[in-house]
Amino acid sequence: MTFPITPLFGNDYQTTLNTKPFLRLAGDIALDASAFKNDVDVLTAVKFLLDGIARTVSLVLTGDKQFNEDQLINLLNNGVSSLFTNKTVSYDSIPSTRVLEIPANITLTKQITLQSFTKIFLSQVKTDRKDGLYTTLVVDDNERCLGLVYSSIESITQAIAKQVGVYYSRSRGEIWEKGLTSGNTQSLLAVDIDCDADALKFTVSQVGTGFCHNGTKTCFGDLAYGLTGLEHTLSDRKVNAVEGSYTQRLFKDETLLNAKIKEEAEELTEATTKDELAWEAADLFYFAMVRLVANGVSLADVERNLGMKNLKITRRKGDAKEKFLANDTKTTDNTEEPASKKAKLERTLCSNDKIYLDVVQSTDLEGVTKAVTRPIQKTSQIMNLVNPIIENVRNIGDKALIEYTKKFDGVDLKTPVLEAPFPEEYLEGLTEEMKESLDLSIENVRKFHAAQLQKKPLVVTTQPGVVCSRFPRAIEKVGLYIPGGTAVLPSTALMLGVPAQVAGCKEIVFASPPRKSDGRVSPEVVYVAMKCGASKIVLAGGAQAVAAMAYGTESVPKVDKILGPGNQFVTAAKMYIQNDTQALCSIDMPAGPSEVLVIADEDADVDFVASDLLSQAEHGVDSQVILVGVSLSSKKVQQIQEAVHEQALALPRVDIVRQCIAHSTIILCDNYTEAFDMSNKYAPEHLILQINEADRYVPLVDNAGSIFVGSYTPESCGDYSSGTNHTLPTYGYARQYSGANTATFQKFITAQQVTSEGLDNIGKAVMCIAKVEGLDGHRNAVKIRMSKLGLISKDFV
Ligand SMILES: NC(=O)c1ccc[n+]([C@@H]2O[C@H](COP(=O)([O-])OP(=O)(O)OC[C@H]3O[C@@H](n4cnc5c(N)ncnc54)[C@H](O)[C@@H]3O)[C@@H](O)[C@H]2O)c1
Ligand SMILES: N[C@H](CO)Cc1c[nH]c[nH+]1
Ligand SMILES: [Zn+2]
Repeated sequence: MTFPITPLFGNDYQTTLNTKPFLRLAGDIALDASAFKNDVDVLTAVKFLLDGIARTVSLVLTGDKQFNEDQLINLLNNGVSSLFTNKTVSYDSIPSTRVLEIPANITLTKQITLQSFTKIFLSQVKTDRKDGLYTTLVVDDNERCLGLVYSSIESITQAIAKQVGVYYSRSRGEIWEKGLTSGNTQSLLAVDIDCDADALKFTVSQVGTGFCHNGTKTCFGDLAYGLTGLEHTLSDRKVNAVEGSYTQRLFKDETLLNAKIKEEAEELTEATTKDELAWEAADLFYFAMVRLVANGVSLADVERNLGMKNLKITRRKGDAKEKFLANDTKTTDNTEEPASKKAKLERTLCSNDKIYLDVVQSTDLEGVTKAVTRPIQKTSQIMNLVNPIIENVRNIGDKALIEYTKKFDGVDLKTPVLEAPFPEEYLEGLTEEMKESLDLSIENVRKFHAAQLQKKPLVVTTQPGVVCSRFPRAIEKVGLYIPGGTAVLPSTALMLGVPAQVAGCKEIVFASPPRKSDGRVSPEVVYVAMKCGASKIVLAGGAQAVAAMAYGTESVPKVDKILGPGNQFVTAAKMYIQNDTQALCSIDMPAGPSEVLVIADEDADVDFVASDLLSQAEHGVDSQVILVGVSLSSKKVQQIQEAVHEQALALPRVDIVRQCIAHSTIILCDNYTEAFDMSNKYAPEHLILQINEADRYVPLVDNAGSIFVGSYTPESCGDYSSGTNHTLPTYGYARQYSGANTATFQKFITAQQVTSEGLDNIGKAVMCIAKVEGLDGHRNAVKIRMSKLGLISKDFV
């Protein structure tokens, strides 16, 4: 606050404001204590002025009437920023920083006029610009930067006089009143001078579409970000909310809104990791903001209130109310599972709006490029999270594994490994029907993967006397990751365990995050582990499970290859360890969030198409589903959209689906060739063909993890029971990777046998190439033999 330009108000402050409204511009106002009857009247004035008129109110204690220290403390606790005195005073309990002495050269006066105020104000500023203008930053009432302009003495004088945004246009060389032609006017709330008095800040309330001449809210684009962005969106939704949308429901249903605020507050108290805390706080802010907007309270009001609280010099003890303390004891009780936090993590912030896919024409290249871009993973950020986890597991083994399982999965384990033979009690709850279903799936997967085994070595005679062969050997020890975050996936256990067994791996280790309720993995996963001959189940998930299997710990054996899909932490850890030569461990492929591309024509059944899109959309918020339509009528597209919406609403994981569909698209093509070109470029994990004579089109597929041919082949069959493997490359890696298969669990060794005849056939070629490479040792190994055999002379060069 700059004291000399602080207008002094008496108890006639309301009249003064009405007759001299310019005083609001000061932002800082001083009250003359001697003009008030008592401290209660001062308090009334402070509250009035702080309600949108002044940013700070100070109290001048120069007259006869003084207040005692307790009264002053009360005033300082309730919005008075400073006490001004004309002599040095000190108080026992008031910090000296809040008591300021009025400089001797300052004469306080109530007779301030617009002209004198502006004059005093302008006498403060200076400029070193050649054109004599003042650089002026324009901000809104949340202090969000709207843009940069220039002011002249005259424009500032006019702005203060009219209380609107008036600036100086350098391009037109004239004074410019913001919004006179566009209608995007500004009311001026405050003018500040910066620390070295050569730049101004205009705080304004912006009317209309925004500040920038390009139609955006600011000269740096729209205010779509953060709390201010949210406030703008919600204020807009309050007026224009889509009928039946979630936001509209919240505005209308106060009971629902209040319940959500309490729910989010509780979840924030349960969050532990940085990501969870940010997520839950964002949820809470969202619902709190809906309540504010619904009641006409702005962020600026909240910030003013925060400012007031910051001025308090005596604080309340801050104890919590009894009922909340009692609640807290209940929710931290480990026996009670907090509201499914993982599922919550994936819940959309705001809507119950229509679930529908964007539609683009294949000719809209920009639209198509956007449509086929997978939701981005911030690799560097994830690596930053994952690296210390890997290092800790590597350095302190089981102890770190146990700690991370407690931290991320909420389970306190004594030992991180369950050893075979697995106790029967771990199968508790497994129904006969489930066993039969798993048995059927295991048998089909076994049949298909056993058929892939190479029965005899591959033997080829490349030249007479030169026999080359190749034969497989199982990778000795494999670590199979079974995801268990948002869904328990026994199907993944069998998709990995069965081929490992078929290939003949000597040690099969499973890893899966334990469930919170009893610290075990599901009986279905234990059953599959038994059927596949797994030796151990590591009760851990995420990067820590991958690190334990890659480097080994006291109880987890080090494996040679880690396979299996997982979330971004699992995938990042797999990428890390495969690049660490000290781990000496390979991985199968980057198998990330599930995705599907469906090609459908006008004859496709809309319900089938919608169900296939949704079956992958429900996997995770980072999944992606694409429909490529071949000559689809707009009626058909509409029917598909309706079916997606209807079916999605009936799914328990609708919140996940909603977020996945938000980055999923329908691409409309004119013919089949174009559709298959599109699909080959995308290289989907799953490709579903719901077109006439679908099997005839399979030869057109160059890139895909797995293909589902014809309208009665839902992808779910391949996910569980038909026999093909569901661990497949995502993110477009189908261009260069195959899905898991028997060979994924093997490596291939080649052998050769060369006779004297063979040496005669290829020896000279070997020597010739070795010579050009400058590798005489290589050349010599052939030369010695050939000359002993008399195939070349001793002095052969
Ligand atoms: N491509 C395929 O073949 C295929 C097959 C099946 C599943 N999937 C995909 O696998 C994924 C499974 O993911 P999921 O999350 O359900 O299970 P998950 O088992 O992969 O991950 C859960 C683990 O992540 C770790 N974790 C969670 N939050 C963390 C944090 N903030 N910091 C560090 N670690 C953290 C925890 O250790 C937890 O145990 C899905 O994206 C699904 O689509 C892909
Ligand atoms: N579709 C997943 C592979 O992307 C596998 C899966 C497991 N359970 C259900 N689906
Ligand atoms: Zn699936």
